[in-house]
Amino acid sequence: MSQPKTITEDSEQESPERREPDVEGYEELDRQERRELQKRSRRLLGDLLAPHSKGAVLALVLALLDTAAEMARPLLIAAVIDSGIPAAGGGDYGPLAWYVIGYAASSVASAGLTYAFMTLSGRIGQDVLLDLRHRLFRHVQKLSISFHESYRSSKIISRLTSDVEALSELLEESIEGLLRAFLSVVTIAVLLIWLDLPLTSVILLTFIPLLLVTSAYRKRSYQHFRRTRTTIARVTGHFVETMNGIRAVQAYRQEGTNSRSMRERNAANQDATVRAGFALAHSTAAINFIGNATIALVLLVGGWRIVQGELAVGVLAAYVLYLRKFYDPVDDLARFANSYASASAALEKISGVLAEQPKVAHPPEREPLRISDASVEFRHVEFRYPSGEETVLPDLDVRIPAGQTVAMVGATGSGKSTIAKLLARFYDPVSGVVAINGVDLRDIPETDLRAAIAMVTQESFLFSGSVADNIALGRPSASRADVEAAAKAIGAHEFISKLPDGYDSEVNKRGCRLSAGQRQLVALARVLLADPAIVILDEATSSMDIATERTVQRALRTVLSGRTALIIAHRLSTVLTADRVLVIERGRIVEDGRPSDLIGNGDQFAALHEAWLISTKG
Ligand SMILES: Nc1ncnc2c1ncn2[C@@H]1O[C@H](COP(=O)(O)OP(=O)(O)OP(=O)(O)O)[C@@H](O)[C@H]1O
Repeated sequence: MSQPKTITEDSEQESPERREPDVEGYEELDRQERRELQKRSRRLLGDLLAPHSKGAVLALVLALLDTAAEMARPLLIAAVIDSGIPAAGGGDYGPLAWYVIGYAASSVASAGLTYAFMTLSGRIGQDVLLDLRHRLFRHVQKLSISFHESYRSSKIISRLTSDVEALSELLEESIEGLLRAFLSVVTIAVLLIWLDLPLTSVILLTFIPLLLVTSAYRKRSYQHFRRTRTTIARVTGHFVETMNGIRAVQAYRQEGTNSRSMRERNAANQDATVRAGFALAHSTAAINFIGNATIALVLLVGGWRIVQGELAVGVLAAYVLYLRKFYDPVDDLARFANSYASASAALEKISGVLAEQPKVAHPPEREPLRISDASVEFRHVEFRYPSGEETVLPDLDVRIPAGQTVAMVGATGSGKSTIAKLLARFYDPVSGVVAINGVDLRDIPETDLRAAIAMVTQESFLFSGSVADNIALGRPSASRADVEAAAKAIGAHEFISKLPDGYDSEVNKRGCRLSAGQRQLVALARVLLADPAIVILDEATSSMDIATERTVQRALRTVLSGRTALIIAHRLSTVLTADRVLVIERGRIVEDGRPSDLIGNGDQFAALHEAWLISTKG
């Protein structure tokens, strides 16, 4: 039996899944593709860090000084044991005092340098993240509708939240750890050789198991951490989609199915995280064990050499102290590998989104072109969606004179919304031309095109903010008087005045939820204020009471008067007031004429009209 599909808003609307730009199926990529992906991520990281190169150099210098101060201390301890104490025994307290002062000075320097390094590197990390968040948001907003139709919003949320978070861990903690660990390991290795070469050769033997453990761990952790990223993105994705489609979820009683599916995703994430934790536990335990066993070996060999008179006690003490310091950074390096695995998987995804280019290229801005009295033309337009195989519009050829209101009707999937999307230039045709006043849309700068066309969608989208803000969106420079005048002209003033805070009422606040009809009125007032030459209207299908329906119809007439309008019509009253009706069937215009003429000729529209009449009477 097939698994029931979980209902979410996105899964209802989702278009066929295309190959991801961020490639979640990393394992399926060949080497060349992986290399390309890594190169792209590194380029992005380099790009993000470039403006901070001076700060990074300063941070490096601070870390170097801090390491030097820290490394001096075991040497000072050796000096205290081997020369300070014996000298003090002989009555000369000078050397002991100087060594102790040196130790205290190095501790003070370490405190200051650690503070300076951490604040500076933290600042750089935060600046980089801020820049990345801005870039991502700006970029995603500009991408074509075709991108948004195939890349679910929940995925974008994952990019902006958990992926940026993974990078933040790398920048804030791990790079700092890596730098210190690297400097410590190198300095200690040199110091160990300098202190006592024979003892160091004993230690070199223990490097073999150490290298084996860390390299095995790195390989395993890379896979586990990559999986934690993918699985957490699925958890976020499912959560966002469920919340977006919560009405459908509840209406179809999908809570149980969705919860099960959420549990599975959470379990997959838990599994990946636990496995990553196991791998870390293995390697930490192994590194600690190797470290302690090495110290035991050093004590044995060192003790024997002290007895032989070949080594001083203080040197052995310093040696053991360095050795302890040596294994901590090795462990830090292994931890860095974790963050790096997470962050590079995240970077690959983020850089994938940033590498996406808007599919519709706009010509450069010139002198503002005020488009009024716009005629619209589709000249032999052929269109197929980038993600689809079927030709949706085979050869659309129609001209709409300026000021005409055209209603499109037709079965679901016949291509009405697609025609509207082409006029708004969400997509470009495969062949043929869409033109306004004879000018190809591809030659009209974006600002002019957006100023010329207003689109009212079925759901009449309202943004967070006051009712006045939502109307003023049509013309941000509009005064409160302009906003009220537009609302009055539309017939929305009455209901807005009755809201708790009038025009200042927050649209998304509890107790101020607007009905579908009221939302449409606000959206229409916004269009009136924007004063575009062309209106594209996807008429709402939701039912309204007769009074509201009348007000909306009146508002529509006000908005459409003197403008060119293309309406995806769902209401008989709208169709009947249109100047012209286009009946669309499989992307072709099969009837075209005045509503009254089409009713008379007994074809499809006449039948549709008849059905409408019956349904309204019933
Ligand atoms: N983003 C998309 N990607 C791929 N194919 C799409 C996409 N949007 C629509 N289609 C396909 O294009 C065809 C026309 O769809 P369109 O939405 O234009 O029809 P419509 O007449 O507006 O339908 P409705 O009245 O149901 O809104 C359908 O076969 C649909 O499956």
